[in-house]
Formats: sequence, structure tokens, C-alpha cells
Amino acid sequence: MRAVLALGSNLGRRIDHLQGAVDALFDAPGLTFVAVSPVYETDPVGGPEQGPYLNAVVIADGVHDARTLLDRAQSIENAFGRERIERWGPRTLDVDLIAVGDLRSDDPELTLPHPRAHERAFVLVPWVRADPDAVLPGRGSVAALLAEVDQRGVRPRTDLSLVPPA
Ligand SMILES: Nc1ncnc2c1ncn2[C@@H]1O[C@H](COP(=O)(O)OP(=O)(O)OP(=O)(O)O)[C@@H](O)[C@H]1O
Ligand SMILES: Nc1nc2c(c(=O)[nH]1)N=C(CO)CN2
Repeated sequence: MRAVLALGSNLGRRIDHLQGAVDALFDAPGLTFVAVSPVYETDPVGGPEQGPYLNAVVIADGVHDARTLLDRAQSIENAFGRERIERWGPRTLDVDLIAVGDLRSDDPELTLPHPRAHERAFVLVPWVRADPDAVLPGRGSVAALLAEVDQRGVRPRTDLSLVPPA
């Protein structure tokens, strides 16, 4: 299956955290790199007052089990010093599973597709750049969803970029 992951960071060396996540995701055998989006600087959505995020999307193939991928995403977050203090609070690294194939799940531990992806410009804008034909299962084309969201808080950082894993 193909998986779409959203990366975010608003603490410390933000771009290094995003690059570290890309590298760590693919550093063990199993996942195949498909694409990485440009990097965007985004106004924080929800939570306490906090600094701007860098956000990007990465796409991987060869996923056999969504739960294993979630475990991997969470251990990568932890390796980058992620502390869970409050909901939607600032973080060194966030790795969210946006979609895994056509899987649908309403398990709170792993909800698929991600329940807020369709309304988040900081996910949809990079995703459509990584895959112009992207479809969010159950909600249709990402390009069409984008027309419904406010994109003003999402700015390209053309001076930054993520390199595909070695
Ligand atoms: N699709 C998903 N991707 C990542 N985590 C998920 C998903 N669905 C459910 N979860 C659960 O959400 C819990 C909280 O995750 P996290 O702390 O990253 O939330 P958040 O990033 O602050 O907020 P949001 O869920 O709005 O992105 C995790 O422990 C995880 O089990
Ligand atoms: N701009 C922006 N805002 C957020 C983000 C994020 O990655 N970018 N992540 C959140 C929880 O997942 C909450 N708010």
C-alpha cells in the first residue's frame, strides 16, 4: 500500500527535524520512497499561542501494515525529543499518517484517513504538490478539497527543501 505522511515542526531546528524524519522513515528496509513535497511555513492551527510550523508531506510505498507504520512514526517523533504536553501544542516533530491505501478506520489510536486532514491547508497544499492526482479516501480529490480551505496561512519556503533519502 501507499502511505501519505504529514511532517510538522515548530521547535528548534525545524528543517533538520523534517529531514531527519524523512531519513529515518526509509533507513530500514521495507518502505520505498515515492515523493516529498516542497517545504511550507504555516501559521499554527489550534492549541496555545505558539510559533510557526514548517510542514511537508512525504509519500511511501510498500506499506504492509498501518499499525507498524504508526509505531515507526511515533518512535521517530520520540527520537527527535517530542514531548506530549498538551493537545496541539508546540513540538519538535510531528509525523501523522494521513492515508494508508484505501484503509478506513475509526480507532482513536489510528484513525484513517486522518480525521482532520481534509480541512488542513498545511497538509493539503504540500500533498497536492507531491502528488497532483492525490485523492483523500472518502472525500475526493485533494485539488478540489483545497478550493474549500483558507490557504493564507501557508507560505512556500523556496529557500528550504527536503532531499530524498539516500
Ligand atoms: N492517522 C493518525 N496519525 C497519527 N496519529 C494518530 C492517527 N489517528 C490517531 N492517532 C493517535 O493520535 C494520538 C495523538 O497524536 P498527536 O499527539 O500526534 O496528535 P496531534 O498531532 O497533536 O493532533 P492531531 O491528531 O490533530 O494531528 C496518537 O497517540 C495516535 O495514536
Ligand atoms: N500550522 C500547523 N498547525 C498545526 C500543526 C501543524 O503541523 N502545522 N499540527 C497540529 C497537530 O497535528 C496542530 N496545528
